[in-house]
Amino acid sequence: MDGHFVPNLTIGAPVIKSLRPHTKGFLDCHLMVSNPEQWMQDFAKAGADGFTFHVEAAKDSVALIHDIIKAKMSPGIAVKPGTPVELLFPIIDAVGVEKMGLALVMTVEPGFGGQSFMVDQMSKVKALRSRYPTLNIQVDGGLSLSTISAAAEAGANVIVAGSSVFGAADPKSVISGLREHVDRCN
Ligand SMILES: O=C(CO)[C@@H](O)[C@H](O)COP(=O)(O)O
Repeated sequence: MDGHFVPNLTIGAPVIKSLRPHTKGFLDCHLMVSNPEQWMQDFAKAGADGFTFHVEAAKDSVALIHDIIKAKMSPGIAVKPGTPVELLFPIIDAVGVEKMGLALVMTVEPGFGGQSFMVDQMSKVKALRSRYPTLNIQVDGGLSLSTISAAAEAGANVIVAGSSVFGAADPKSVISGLREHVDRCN
């Protein structure tokens, strides 16, 4: 988050660089920023595994995806709640769905954790799932044990969960519960 594309400011590539030696886990970086092209190489050098940018922010999404792949990261493309998902179709088709790491449907207005899940965004997930049976479809915002069914049944299989996990007395059981719903539907 850059305080420009969204009204909040968070971590950048130096934090990824600091984390990298401590985990083999997939560092999935979602850039809620204007001009994502400016930061792509920094994240690659820092050791990011995935680089997801917003279609609303990129100058040329297809070119950026090719550059992300060249930089040895997995490309993701995201839409805000107000953006039609159909905007993604020609981009994914031009790149080839098998080269995409994921498509991300935001289920809150990006910027802050702790907001309510927007169930109306599930029509976008369904449209993506129906067109691309093998694509990883990520959802982000308001995901919890109460909202996961709607997301998983629509076809989402990559779940970003903040408050419901970090605010839980037993985060492990929440993660397992989220995973069970996804596994059941996929
Ligand atoms: O950064 C964002 C939204 O801008 C999300 O990644 C949220 O932080 C997810 O948090 P919860 O909605 O699960 O609390």
